[in-house]
Amino acid sequence: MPEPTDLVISVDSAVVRRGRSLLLRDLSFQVELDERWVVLGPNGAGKTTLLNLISGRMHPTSGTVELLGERLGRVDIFELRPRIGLATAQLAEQIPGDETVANVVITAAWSVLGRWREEYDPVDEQRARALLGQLGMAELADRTYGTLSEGERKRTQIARALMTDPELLLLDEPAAGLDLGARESLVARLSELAYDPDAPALVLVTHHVEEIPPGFTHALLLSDGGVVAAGLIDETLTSENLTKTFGVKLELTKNADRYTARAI
Ligand SMILES: Nc1ncnc2c1ncn2[C@@H]1O[C@H](COP(=O)(O)OP(=O)(O)OP(=O)(O)O)[C@@H](O)[C@H]1O
Repeated sequence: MPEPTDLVISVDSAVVRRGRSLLLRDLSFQVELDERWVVLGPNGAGKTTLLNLISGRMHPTSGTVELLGERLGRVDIFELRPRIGLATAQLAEQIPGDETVANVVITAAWSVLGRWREEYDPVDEQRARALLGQLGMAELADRTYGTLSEGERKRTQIARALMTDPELLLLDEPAAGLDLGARESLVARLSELAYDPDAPALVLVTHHVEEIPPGFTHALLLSDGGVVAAGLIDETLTSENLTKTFGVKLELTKNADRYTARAI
């Protein structure tokens, strides 16, 4: 068993029920500080529900969720949220198009969108620009968000999610909707993050094994609200487990730390 201090996420026997639907059934999932997890599963498997739980945006119907050592239900969620970086399409929709890229990142420090009347420290400005630089966005920091390409927007969202120096970073389908070049560029940036020992624990939800950045250490395969397999990526991400997860006979190939899958 890991030391309790190493556990960033500890979900124990979580059930999420909405009316007659069971969104998650008896799900247990633990993430340690230095781990990088990919979550895969078909549409409706419960991936978004799990992200809602582990970002503190939803409570389980039964079971427990501990985030960064704090038990959901016993902690002030507004104190916990800045410690968890989150990038989802739903949050991205709320970003004002006329806001500058630098401000989109800086405003994360206040967990607000739009700059309004807050005063920012020059240190915040420097940090936002440094994060944008790490994501290859330095030149675009003064452009308005609305003028960015989809790939550039995704990188801005990730810089924003990193602004509060979170201990945990959750990414929901960061490569969705990107063209091949933009996807590859994003995967490369996420791979750098995965290998960075100072980066937060990472949980990345995706539909495609091709989008798994090298450096990811663990995989969680979900189907119908339950865990099909979970653990070290090399042991978990197999043709057999993918076949069980997606209900289609699949063959997984790994080449130069990247994955592809096809039906057979
Ligand atoms: N409020 C709700 N009431 C009833 N059912 C719900 C509710 N919210 C979600 N569901 C159902 O729960 C299941 C899991 O949804 P969830 O969004 O977590 O899946 P997902 O794995 O993220 O899917 P996708 O890959 O399509 O985004 C789906 O079948 C969904 O229709």
